[in-house]
Amino acid sequence: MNVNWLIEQAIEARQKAYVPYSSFQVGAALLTENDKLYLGCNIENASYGLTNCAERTAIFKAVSEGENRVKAIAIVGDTEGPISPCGACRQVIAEFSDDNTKIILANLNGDFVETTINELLPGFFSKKDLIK
Ligand SMILES: O=c1ccn([C@H]2C[C@H](O)[C@@H](CO)O2)c(=O)[nH]1
Ligand SMILES: [Zn+2]
Repeated sequence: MNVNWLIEQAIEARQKAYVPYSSFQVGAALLTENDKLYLGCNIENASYGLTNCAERTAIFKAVSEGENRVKAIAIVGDTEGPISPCGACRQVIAEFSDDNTKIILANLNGDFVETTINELLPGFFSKKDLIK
């Protein structure tokens, strides 16, 4: 898996962002365990709270096609440092990730970090917490 290639895919996906309210475009590119690629952008709404972030768009596209294990996901925005995903997205990423999932946070200046879900959301709620 080539990190720079996945970031490039996320930058392409970002062009599709629907952002009439914030004008802040975000793109995501996700590679599944079967090496299928899914792209996502943020999609805003006049009812602001209904906005769907780019990374959740990509994940929901993959899951809706039967691909629910993430090998790697790159997220890109025009931020000073690498973008920082919101709490809701961290929890959604957690659902479909494992310790080996590469989470790549990037910006348009070539800065990026590779991290894990445990770093992004320590102690996240998961399936195992539902077992009685
Ligand atoms: O990781 C992030 C951070 C923000 N946004 C979107 C949500 C909203 O449309 C805009 C401003 O918060 O950026 C994402 O899509 N992903
Ligand atoms: Zn989010």
